[in-house]
Amino acid sequence: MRCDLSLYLVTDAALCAKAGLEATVEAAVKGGVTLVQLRDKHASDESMIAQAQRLKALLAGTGVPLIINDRLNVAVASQADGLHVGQSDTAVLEARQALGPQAIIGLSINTLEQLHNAPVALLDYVGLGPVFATVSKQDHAQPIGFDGLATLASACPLPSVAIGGLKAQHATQVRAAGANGLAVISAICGQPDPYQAALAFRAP
Ligand SMILES: Cc1ncc(COP(=O)(O)OP(=O)(O)O)c(N)n1
Ligand SMILES: Cc1nc(C(=O)O)sc1CCOP(=O)(O)O
Ligand SMILES: [Mg+2]
Repeated sequence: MRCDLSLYLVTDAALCAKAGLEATVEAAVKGGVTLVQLRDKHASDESMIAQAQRLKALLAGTGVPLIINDRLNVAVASQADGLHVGQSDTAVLEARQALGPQAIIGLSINTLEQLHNAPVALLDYVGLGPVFATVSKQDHAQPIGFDGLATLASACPLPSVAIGGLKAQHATQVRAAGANGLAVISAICGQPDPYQAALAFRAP
């Protein structure tokens, strides 16, 4: 596997505003986060590129890759390690052609039909969800629950990460459903102690 999906932190600038995005990411990585996605629906491209470059510098030497949400131009300009796209975002083929064979590219999946239509040869992982309803994504799809997660994970030829409303107490059930890891925003971003919040996801 090209990346470790065990504990995937997706950032939220507003939730991290008090402690600071970099301080939150640094603490969370010390606590066990294995992959970081920079997600900001409101920032300009320029400010997101600058933020990505700061995070890249912070993550250098940790072995934790930096993935960019949605914006292929930001991933290219910041020389990030990869891109995560949804069903309505930049096509995976365009992303792969622009970023090259070494880039980590992920795609969101909510249904078996989306999974069957996914260009698996061009992808490194899929995000399966939302498992539960969440306020962190306004327009999220129908929650799939643990049963839906197990159905998708067992049909999935790629490594997968579960997302949506997940907390540390769900880690065992997520792994039992067959996903390789958990992706979270609010369970780490905006928590009083992001280091402890990440530590809580550790497998027993
Ligand atoms: C790991 C992971 N999985 C799913 C998503 C959701 O992507 P998308 O459907 O494009 O929604 P937005 O995040 O762009 O609102 C994700 N970001 N990360
Ligand atoms: C960014 C995102 N994508 C989802 C999907 O189902 O594709 S759910 C989600 C938000 C996850 O945030 P939290 O951990 O706070 O619930
Ligand atoms: Mg998207």
